[in-house]
Amino acid sequence: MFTHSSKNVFQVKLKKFKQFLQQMYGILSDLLKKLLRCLEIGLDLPFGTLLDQHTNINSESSVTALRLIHYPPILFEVPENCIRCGEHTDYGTVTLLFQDNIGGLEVKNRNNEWVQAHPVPGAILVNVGDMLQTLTSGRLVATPHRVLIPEEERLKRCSRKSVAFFVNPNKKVVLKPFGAPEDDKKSYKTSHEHLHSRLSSALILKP
Ligand SMILES: O=C(O)CCC(=O)C(=O)O
Ligand SMILES: [Fe+2]
Repeated sequence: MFTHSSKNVFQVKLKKFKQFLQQMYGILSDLLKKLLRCLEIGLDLPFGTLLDQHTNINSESSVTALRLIHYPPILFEVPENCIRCGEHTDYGTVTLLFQDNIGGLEVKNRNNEWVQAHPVPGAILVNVGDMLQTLTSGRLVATPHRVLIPEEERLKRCSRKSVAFFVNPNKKVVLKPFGAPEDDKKSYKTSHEHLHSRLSSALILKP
């Protein structure tokens, strides 16, 4: 996983790879700014509402991450109902996802039906995450998704690769829905608290 603070991951031998990922991270953060601006327009939010919550994207304190995901080939019989990645929603604002041509990704629509998200060459799939759902009071719904094992034997024996750019607001952003009254006394989680609690329950972090 590549983040702005992932100094320890890259040793000298991987210098070119690191440079490539840094460049990709930079291009994606520029694209993200445009996407956030489009969301502001679509949601009729004042200029900068979302952009201002993501100002740390290129700093050491950012918790946005570019993750390179590898699903190994399936070379043996697997039990029925075995899947590559179980149903979940992503935790942040949005995820920009690149997938190869193996397939298997499914998203759940509002009728609770699974729909195949076929790989489209050159396309980036955008998933809404939990925090954007909270901030927009559910106008944008976090997309449940999962990854299945292909049925076709030939595809099963191939590894699957995807790249996910998990976008999170600055750590200190309070997840108070847009338009909530100024004097609202409710206590809202910060972006950092939400991320920490989701990662802890997914057992990625120790409490
Ligand atoms: O590999 C994929 O296509 C999706 C991965 C995913 O949903 C995730 O890592 O959160
Ligand atoms: Fe996901």
